[in-house]
Amino acid sequence: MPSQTPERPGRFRRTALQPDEAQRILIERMSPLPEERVPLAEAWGRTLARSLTAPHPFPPFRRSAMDGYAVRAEDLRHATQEARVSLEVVESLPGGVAPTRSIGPGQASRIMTGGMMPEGADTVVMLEMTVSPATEDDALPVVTIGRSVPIGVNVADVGCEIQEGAEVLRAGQRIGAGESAILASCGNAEVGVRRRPRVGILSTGSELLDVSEPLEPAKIRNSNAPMLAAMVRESGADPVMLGQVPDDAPAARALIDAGLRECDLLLTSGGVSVGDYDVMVDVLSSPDVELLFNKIAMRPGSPTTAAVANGKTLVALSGNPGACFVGYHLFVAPALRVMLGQTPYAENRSFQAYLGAEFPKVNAYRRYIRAATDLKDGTVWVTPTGDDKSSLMTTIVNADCLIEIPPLKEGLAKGHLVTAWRL
Ligand SMILES: Nc1nc2c(c(=O)[nH]1)N[C@H]1C(S)=C(S)[C@@H](COP(=O)(O)OP(=O)(O)OC[C@H]3O[C@@H](n4cnc5c(N)ncnc54)[C@H](O)[C@@H]3O)O[C@H]1N2
Ligand code: MOO
Ligand SMILES: [Mg+2]
Repeated sequence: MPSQTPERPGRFRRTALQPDEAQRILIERMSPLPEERVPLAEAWGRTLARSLTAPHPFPPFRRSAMDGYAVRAEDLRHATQEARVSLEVVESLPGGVAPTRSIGPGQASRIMTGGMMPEGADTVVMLEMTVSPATEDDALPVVTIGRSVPIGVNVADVGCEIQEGAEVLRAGQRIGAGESAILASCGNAEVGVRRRPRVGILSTGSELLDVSEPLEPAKIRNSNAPMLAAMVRESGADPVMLGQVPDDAPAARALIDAGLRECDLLLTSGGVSVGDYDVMVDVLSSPDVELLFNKIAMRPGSPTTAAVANGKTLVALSGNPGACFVGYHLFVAPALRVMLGQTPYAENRSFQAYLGAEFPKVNAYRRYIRAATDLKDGTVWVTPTGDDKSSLMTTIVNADCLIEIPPLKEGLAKGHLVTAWRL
């Protein structure tokens, strides 16, 4: 057991920071990890290390948007059902075949969707618009058309989607479906991405059993470690499971030192409050540890602590599952975004919504309530997923946002406009 010195500064005497101030202090310590190259097929979910400038226009050639005939609109200007116009078909242009003939007056080329437009043609008439609906294997030397068409229809010009030199993707963008398509079109068989942060997860608590162990009196299974690992993955980082230590400062310190060597960021849970066996308080009061903060004017997660040791950052989250969850989203998620070369907060991360249920508690602290978002009749509602007690984990399950409730002297009625943070 650690030596019990409850009068030690740091256990009781703490200066509470506002959440945004603590976020700022932590974020200032973070910097983007180096770039590495990965095959495009493995780049999903990774973060682009540099912006992508289009090396060529897209589409790179003028192409047809329909199966039909490439024509000169001028030739069809006076065409009607009564005065049909027949054009000589000079060649057939499936996708992938470059034209060899240019289109002169009275001529057309049969062309398929994605086919390269021949010189001289400015418009594509769909197969269905020709008089005798041609079949795919039709190779008529003549096509007859009974209507005029506006110039340029069904033709995609060079660069109409992407101009050469345009910035198409920004550094820090997470690679999803659209990003993958653009990277491929621009010839990136390999992509420069930020190295995935290795995030150590260490649980403290003599009451903790491993998930595989049967229950014993006074013990519970470690649920914070798997919960943190899930959130770390959601953040685009790799969890490194460091196991659990009993409430013993030297044992915790040894595992923390090993974790700091191996990882880019270390997360611990438990032992940060004022209890006799709150081991992280003892570990972090060591003279070689630089404390960034150890109290935040918020609920849950008020004892959330951050420090720098051995040149690496450590966030000591509360042991209470609800507080651990909120502490992760408020402090760890933005820090990991910075390590991935992203802005600390996603655009549109906070939004205004109507409170879906009365919130009767008066509170001296800023609260972050686990809640679920609903769209009803064109308005956005956020409803607490249950009791916001920090010891609860069941209210994490359906939470997709945190409602921020500033310190208030009175509770809030249902329908009150509140700020919420997307998770
Ligand atoms: N006298 C006071 N007591 C407490 C205060 C206070 O200001 N004065 N703060 C309370 C608040 S608020 C919180 S939050 C908790 C913080 O507790 P710790 O971070 O020190 O965490 P522990 O004491 O280790 O554990 C708290 C609770 O969480 C359970 N736990 C811990 N680790 C895990 C885990 N890995 N998986 C699941 N559950 C875990 C643990 O068994 C305890 O029940 O302190 C209040 N006390
Ligand atoms: O501040 Mo403690 O974090 O939940 O309730
Ligand atoms: Mg405690």
